[in-house]
Formats: sequence, C-alpha cells, structure tokens
Amino acid sequence: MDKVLYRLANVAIAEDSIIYNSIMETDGLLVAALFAIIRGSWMAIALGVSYMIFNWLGPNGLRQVPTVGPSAPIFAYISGLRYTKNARKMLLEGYAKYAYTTGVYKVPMPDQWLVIVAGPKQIEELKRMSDDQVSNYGGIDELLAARYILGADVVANPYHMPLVHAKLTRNLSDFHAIMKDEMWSAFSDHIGHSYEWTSVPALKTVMSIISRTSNRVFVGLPLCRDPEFLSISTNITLDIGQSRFLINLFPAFMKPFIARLVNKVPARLHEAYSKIGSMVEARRQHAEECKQNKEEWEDKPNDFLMWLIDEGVKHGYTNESTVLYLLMMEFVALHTAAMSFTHALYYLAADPSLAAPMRQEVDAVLEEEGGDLGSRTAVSKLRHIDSFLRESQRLNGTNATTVWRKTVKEITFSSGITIPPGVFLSAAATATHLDDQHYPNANVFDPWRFVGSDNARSFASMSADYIAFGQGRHACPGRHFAAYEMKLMLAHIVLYYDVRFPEGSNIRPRNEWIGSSIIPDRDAHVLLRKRTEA
Ligand code: HEM
Repeated sequence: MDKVLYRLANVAIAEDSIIYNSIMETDGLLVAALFAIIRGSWMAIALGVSYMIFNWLGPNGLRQVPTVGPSAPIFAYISGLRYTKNARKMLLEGYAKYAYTTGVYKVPMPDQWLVIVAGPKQIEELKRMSDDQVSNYGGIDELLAARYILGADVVANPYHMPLVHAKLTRNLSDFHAIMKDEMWSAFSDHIGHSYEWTSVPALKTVMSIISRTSNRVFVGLPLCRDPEFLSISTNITLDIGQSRFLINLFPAFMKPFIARLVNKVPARLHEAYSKIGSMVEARRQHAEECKQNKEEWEDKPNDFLMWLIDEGVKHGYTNESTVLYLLMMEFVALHTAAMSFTHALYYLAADPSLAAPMRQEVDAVLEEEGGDLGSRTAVSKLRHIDSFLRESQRLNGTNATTVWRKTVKEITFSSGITIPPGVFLSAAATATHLDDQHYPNANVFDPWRFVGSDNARSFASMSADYIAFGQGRHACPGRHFAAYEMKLMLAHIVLYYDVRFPEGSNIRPRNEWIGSSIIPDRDAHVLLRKRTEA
C-alpha cells in the first residue's frame, strides 16, 4: 500500500511546478497513477475491488438518470477514467440525447457520478434552487476536493467570496485608473514597443499581464510587481489542479490519505506566508492600533488584502488564514481571465483583419472620453470588443460544465427526474453554447454576433443559454472585474499593436481538454509589433 501511495506522491512531487508545465500534463500523470496502482499488486487489486463496491453501493439513487457510457461498476470506473480524456465528447453526446427530453443525464468520473443539467428549462430550474436544496460550497468542495486540499474551514466559511461583490465589484470604477496604469506598464515590460515583430509565448505573456493588473488591486504596489510573489500567486492554481486531480481519482474514504501525500497547497502557503506574513501582521497591527486610539489611518491601503485582514480580524482568523484566503482569490481570478483572454487573442492572431472594427471603435471612444480609456464610462462603450470576447468565451469557456452544486435534499426537475441528497451536479456549459437552437451556426466564430444586442447579451451578462460565468446567486462575482480587465487589454492591443501568428498562419491552435477544463494551447507564440500609426 505504502509503495503505491508513495509512488503516486512521487508522481506529483516530481512534477515541475513552473507555470503550465505540471498536472496539466494529465496523460502522463494518469498513466503514471494507473501504472503505480497496477504495480502495487494485491493492494491495488484490493483497492480496485473496494472501489467497485463503493461505486456500486454508492450512487444507486441515480439509476433513473440516463447515463453516457456504461453504468455497471467496473465499466463505469473505466468510463470514469475515460472522462478525464474524453469529457467533451461524452458531454456533447449526453446533451444531444437528453437536453430536450429528461434535461438531466450522468457521466462517470473516476471517483463518483456527475449529474449534468442540460437544456434551458432545467438550467433555469437549477438556477432558482435555494441553498437549502443545492449547496454551492458543496459543489466546489467536490470539484476541487477542497476540504482535503484547503481545509474544512475554507469550505465552511469562504469569507473572501462576499468581499468580491461588496468591495470590488461595487466600487470597480475606483480601480479603473490603477488597473490601466498597471496594465500599460506590464505591456511595456513583457511585450515592449518595438516596430519589429516580437514573438512572445501567448498564454504565459497574457498571464503575466493579467496577474500584475489583478494584483495591483489585490495587494497593491510594490508587491504586484514582485516576481517571487507573482510566481506564488500563479502557481497556486497549478498546485490545486494537480492535487485535486490525483485525489479525485480515489473514492471518498481514501481521499484524506491520498491528500496527505499529494497535497501541494500547504507548501505553497508556507512559501506565501514567508513572503508576506510580516507585511500582513504589520498591517493588522496598525489597523488595530488606529482602532484602539480612535484614529483614522491615513493612506490605509485600499486593496483586497486589506479587506481580507479587516474581515479576518472580525472572524478571529490568523494571519496565515488571511494569506490562504488571498491565495484563493489568486486561484479564482488569474488563470480564468488569462485563459479566456488567450482564447480571444488566438482568434485575432489567426485573422488580423478583425482588429479594424475594434480599432475604429476604440478611436471613437477615446475621442468622446478625452483620450482616457480608463475613464468611468469608456470601456462600457466598446461593443465590438465586448462581443468579440463574449463570442470567444462562448466557444471556449474555461470549463465545459459550470454551476457546480451538491444536492442537500432530494430535488425534482419538471421532467420528472429526481436526484437524491449528496449528489454532485453541474450544468452543461459547452454543449449549451454550441446548441444551434440558441446560436445559429453555433460552431462558427462570429465576432460581431452580439454587437447590436442589448446589455443582456454583454460579455459579463448571464442567461440560461450563456453560462460561462455560472448562474444564479452564486454566479461569478468577479465577472465585471474580469470583463473590465479583458476589454481594457484587448482595446490596448488593437490600438497599439499589430498581431499575427508566426509565418502569417491563419490556423488557431487547438485547445487542450483535461477532464472538463478547457485550456488554450500553452506553447503557441504570437507576434506583436507596435503600430506605426498609433
Ligand atoms: C474570465 C474569467 C472568469 C471566469 C470564466 C469565471 C467563471 C466562474 C464560474 C463559472 C464560477 C462558478 C459560478 C457558479 O457556480 O454558478 C465562478 C465563481 C467565482 N468566481 Fe469567477 N470567473 C472568472 C473570473 C473571476 C475573477 C477575476 C474573480 C475575482 C476577482 C472571480 C471570483 C469568483 C468567486 C469568488 C467565485 C465563487 C462565487 C460563489 O461561490 O459564491 N472570478 N467564476
């Protein structure tokens, strides 16, 4: 047993933690994990049998829910492993068969069934369900194996989440100017201003710009430019992805043991705490002194870290917890926006002529706004840019399923399907976005599809046929921040740069699928050069 687990741990630990070079290599890991199990001889067999029994006895309340693939124990497990490679195909197959009949189907994952909610009617019903019926935190817990990786406290009291809406989204325009300032500076550092074509690794470069811009608001200067801090803040996502992937290969009763061996988050938290722990303590102390002395703290930092510290004091949290919650923010905000933007950048590089209408639009808005793209209203006027990003995200969301929930009590859909408590369910995002009934020629990238539409069809708006940011009361609270950041970035690119692929290729690189995660090509380069007429 130990050998098996240690081999699995080694698979994880041996992975390079440099960005985009780790668990995302699931092929290798999956094979390595299975190889480790097979080589673990009789214990592996015992493990397998226990798993089959678990699987057989576990989700029996789901027999009335139609299945994609086999549902008998051994075959379902094998099919669950297949899901890590073929999620797209399996999800689309289920959608084609069931979206307009039962509106619900299930796909096997290695550790459990995932019930997929499909079709506008059922998605609307899911959206309206209360927290007493379906738990959002329960869903995230299942998705990320969160209680094993992050600890039960983060799952039970995710106090960073309400702050996104209450402090960030509500006051977003207060941050426009510093985001613009940081983004312009990051472009300068990572892309430069050469009139010659410069080749950059697309995803990595976008990630660098997004992480600096976001962190200007999350932690402020100078930390938002500190390479060591930025490396921690981007690598946390890979740590979580890597750890949860391995843990979720196993049934629930084994997860705590596996987690002890493969969880990389504690080490990253330690690294983060060594880096910023003293700063957090200094801020907290100063805030408390000011409070005791009934003094105003002039120049009090107005960033996410400070909000977390203030909120942490109210909850009695340690500085270490505050740093962990900050890392959670980095996790939800950076890769999502960077991947989504890279998808869009690939469309532009494959067809540089698409820049022209966006350029004209930016020019016109600059004229109206006195030359300031960072003004309160400027970015909201960029309808072509908004449509371009929404269309790109429609076709390439960050995940093929969104609205992750866990049933708390029995729920029944109008199609008559009943789901018992304790079941992990999610909505079919990619399949919904590729449904011709919602979008004529749904498979075609039509960048101006939403230009003439009202605000209900803007990048950050949601509806039952556009669920890239989820649905309902737990929909992404950071979507307005992400939309502002990404629109600003695309506006900057079309205004100041020409973009193309090497050799003038017009072929957009293929996405990678890891389970249901959708990742833009990690190695592709794009060429940029400063525009002469800008
Ligand atoms: C293009 C970028 C992004 C995408 C595609 C995205 C997508 C999502 C999705 C699908 C959910 C789950 C919604 C649901 O279950 O109904 C979510 C939740 C969340 N997102 Fe985002 N997100 C993005 C950017 C951001 C940013 C920039 C932030 C923070 C500034 C953020 C903060 C959060 C938080 C805190 C939650 C959890 C909300 C809750 O459970 O109540 N996201 N996001």
